[in-house]
Amino acid sequence: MPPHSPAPFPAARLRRLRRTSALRDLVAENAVSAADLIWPVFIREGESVEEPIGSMPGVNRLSLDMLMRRATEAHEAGVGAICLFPYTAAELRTEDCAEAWNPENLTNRAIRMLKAELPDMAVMTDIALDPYNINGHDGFVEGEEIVNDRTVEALVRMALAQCEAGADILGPSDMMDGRIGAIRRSVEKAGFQHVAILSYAAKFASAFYGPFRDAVGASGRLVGDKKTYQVNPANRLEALRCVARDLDEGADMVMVKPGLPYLDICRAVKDEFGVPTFAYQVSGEYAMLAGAIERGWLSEAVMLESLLGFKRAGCDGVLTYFAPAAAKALRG
Ligand SMILES: NCC(=O)CCC(=O)O
Repeated sequence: MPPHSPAPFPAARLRRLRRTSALRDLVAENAVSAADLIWPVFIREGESVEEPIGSMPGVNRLSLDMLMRRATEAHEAGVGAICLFPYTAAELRTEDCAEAWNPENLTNRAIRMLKAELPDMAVMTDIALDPYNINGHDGFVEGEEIVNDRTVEALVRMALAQCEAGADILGPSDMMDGRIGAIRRSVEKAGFQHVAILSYAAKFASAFYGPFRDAVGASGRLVGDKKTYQVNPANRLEALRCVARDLDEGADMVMVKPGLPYLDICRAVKDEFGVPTFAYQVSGEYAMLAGAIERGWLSEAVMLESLLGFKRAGCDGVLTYFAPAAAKALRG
């Protein structure tokens, strides 16, 4: 709907409704709430460990006991969902990526602990082979190629192990073709009809993922780049085709990733499909804002302002490393 054009001055004075905070709140078109946020968390082995990540000020790799403590605090502050990313030990990164579907891997143990102790918090997982792959790719590598169909079979095994552990939301982030359909069929057949899929549908081949690769220990390992499977940042229509395809194959929700440089895609997805739409405010976006806040170059207000931008662009929710801090700021 186009905005109504205002009457000529002085009949219309747009500042009237900006005069007090009560008036401004009354006519606010969008709002961020803690319940809109999914908190991505890096987990690692050990006890009582909170290991800082240099390129992400304020973000730590957490051992599972610390994960429980921090997740409980975040949940108490109103964050409704958490998404797990493992830092896998070097000896468990192999060419066959078998650790990815080990029922006892770090992620699956974390899911069980979270669901036992914080049953009301939704637990989301990541489905891709990169944390377990010797070469940092999301799929199996044969010669120069990241092979599709054999990778999809492995992703299905990974998804089933996560369902067994109690995951609420599966997050296929690999960008292989046909993975949503394959995962949906297998998960249904195995009796996990209730498990939702939040597809990383429009995932762009972005340089904004740099700090994440430090966080999961993949930076030095990645051989080449991910341009043969992630979307070219130049392409809007291709991103919409990816979303349409994933919805047809059984995704319940879709994601645009990265977030801030791709708000046009968020808006297009919401307008075109009207489905639950999420954006991932990725590690590089976080690093820019958190780094500038840390140095005093920007005020902390940019955190909520950036999240509000996603809501204005049509997103229902946001994956953000700011989730616990934002939830606390929203409480005032
Ligand atoms: N599959 C998860 C990611 O690639 C995360 C990106 C980021 O935060 O940079």
